[in-house]
Amino acid sequence: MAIRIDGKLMSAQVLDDVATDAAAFYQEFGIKPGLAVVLVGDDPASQVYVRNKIARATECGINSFKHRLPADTTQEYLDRLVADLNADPEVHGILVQLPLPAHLDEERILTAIDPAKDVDGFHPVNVGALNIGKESLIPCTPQGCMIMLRKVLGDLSGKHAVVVGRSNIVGKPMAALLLQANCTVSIVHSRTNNPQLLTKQADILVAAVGKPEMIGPDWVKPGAVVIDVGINTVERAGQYKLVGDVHYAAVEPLTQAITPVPGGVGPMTIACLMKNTLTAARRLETQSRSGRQYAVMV
Ligand SMILES: Nc1nc2c(c(=O)[nH]1)N[C@@H](CN(C=O)c1ccc(C(=O)N[C@@H](CCC(=O)O)C(=O)O)cc1)CN2
Repeated sequence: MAIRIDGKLMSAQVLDDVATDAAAFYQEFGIKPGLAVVLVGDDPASQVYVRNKIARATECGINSFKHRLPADTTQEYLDRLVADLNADPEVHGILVQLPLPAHLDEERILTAIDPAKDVDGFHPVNVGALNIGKESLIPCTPQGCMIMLRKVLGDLSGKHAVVVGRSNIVGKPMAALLLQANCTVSIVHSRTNNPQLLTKQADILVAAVGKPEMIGPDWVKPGAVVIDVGINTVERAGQYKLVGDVHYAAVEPLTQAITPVPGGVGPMTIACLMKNTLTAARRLETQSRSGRQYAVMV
């Protein structure tokens, strides 16, 4: 019988550790870690995610600063807000909830965030650092997937990992992290010929395509560990429900372990955001303290 990888349970463990770290951080530096959350527009799913992020931050002892902006916010206003947050010493992490309304330039905003405060890990400096194995802030969803994989499999060395999807937010950083963990990595995407030929060889299969239940049993090697990143809303018999990119009922019996949707990768994304906020806060405060000591010396 397959192991159901419980994202709620695992995220609770990550959040417990973050709460302990946040208390130690407060003892050491005399301030709480601070997370600024920027939400532009009225997307209902984004509102839920932001509400959950702020609730988890509060539970962990992280200060949150919410900036809720109307859908017609101008690029100039958003640029100025990000510049102000970059300069604010109480803010250690900044996240701009995606997707942004179509008139706003997503790349420009993500690049405007100070890389040291980029708790989503989307800034090109952090993307580059991840790809060359240097210290960086690691995107939350792939980071959560790696925690889950290590819990189930331990050492990932030598495993054949196949990532379905090549987005900047999930597919590409996921592949980079699996490579760093010494997996043999393939990326399958919309232009891949006969994708099942590759996915059927995968010891680890990560589905991140955003297509409801696209991955059926004919895509999966028996005994594989399957991580489903997709969160898709579908209408069934007049009711809305969430499903992943994997057809859970059909694929689960084949697998060694599999994440459900909901209750799999999603909660880990938010837990890793809190973890990144602590990491950013510690780096920034340590740096500022050593800067102050240097100023006293000279
Ligand atoms: N700036 C960012 N924007 C977006 C990110 C991101 O990492 N940074 N990822 C997604 C949305 N997202 C976080 O922001 C996110 C999505 C889903 C969940 C989650 O816990 N889902 C639950 C189900 C929730 C529900 O009932 O609707 C689950 O899977 O169990 C957390 C975070 C896009 N934007």
